[in-house]
Amino acid sequence: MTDKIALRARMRAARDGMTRNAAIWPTDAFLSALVRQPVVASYIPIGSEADPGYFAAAARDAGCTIVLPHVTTKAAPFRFLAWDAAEPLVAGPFGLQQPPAGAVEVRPDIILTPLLGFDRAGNRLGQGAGHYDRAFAAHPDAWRIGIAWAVQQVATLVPDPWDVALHAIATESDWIVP
Ligand SMILES: Nc1nc2c(c(=O)[nH]1)N(C=O)[C@@H](CNc1ccc(C(=O)N[C@@H](CCC(=O)O)C(=O)O)cc1)CN2
Ligand SMILES: Nc1ncnc2c1ncn2[C@@H]1O[C@H](COP(=O)(O)OP(=O)(O)OP(=O)(O)O)[C@@H](O)[C@H]1O
Repeated sequence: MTDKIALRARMRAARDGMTRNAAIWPTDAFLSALVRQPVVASYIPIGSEADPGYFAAAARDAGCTIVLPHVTTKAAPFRFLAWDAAEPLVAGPFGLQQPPAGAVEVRPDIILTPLLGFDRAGNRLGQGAGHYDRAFAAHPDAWRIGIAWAVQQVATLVPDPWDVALHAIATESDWIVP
């Protein structure tokens, strides 16, 4: 646990040091999946988080429904609510931008996931609230794609019993399929 806390601090510092202008582009594997019109869960980055915006834009162009996490508190699981481009997002906790609480809840087929850290086996370090762990447990059949800067890669993360591994990780320089 202490290890995870220390690693989170180290990974936040690594991420905050990302001053280089870099973009993360959707891969052919992702673009090919869009022809089936999946519901795609994205997120609005906070601070120096890697931006999944080009993935979300490609999904929207392909006619997919985009959903975003709607968080109420650190303790409660979040809901994926439809992101209606015509409706403004509203401010949530932790500086998040999210759909209004009354937006429609939709099950995602693909979950673009923000990461603090990852390894090449698909293990993931998140904010520590268990928010995505619980989302993955609730949507076990979804395609779990982590989005991160390459500097957030670590050699090995030891998974906890509740951790669900990622299917793929996209960085500015790599598409990792464990
Ligand atoms: N952009 C984004 N959206 C997201 C997440 C995320 O990590 N990033 N989440 C992921 O679960 C969920 C929100 N849950 C969160 C839980 C805890 C903290 C948190 O403790 N933030 C710290 C530090 C933020 C940082 O610099 O990384 C804080 O507020 O002090 C943030 C989000 C759903 N939406
Ligand atoms: N499926 C679940 N149901 C309920 N609680 C869970 C579940 N998965 C994880 N948790 C709880 O969430 C807490 C945080 O877990 P962990 O430290 O692994 O967070 P993380 O994976 O780094 O972050 P996150 O999932 O928020 O991105 C743990 O206390 C754990 O008990």
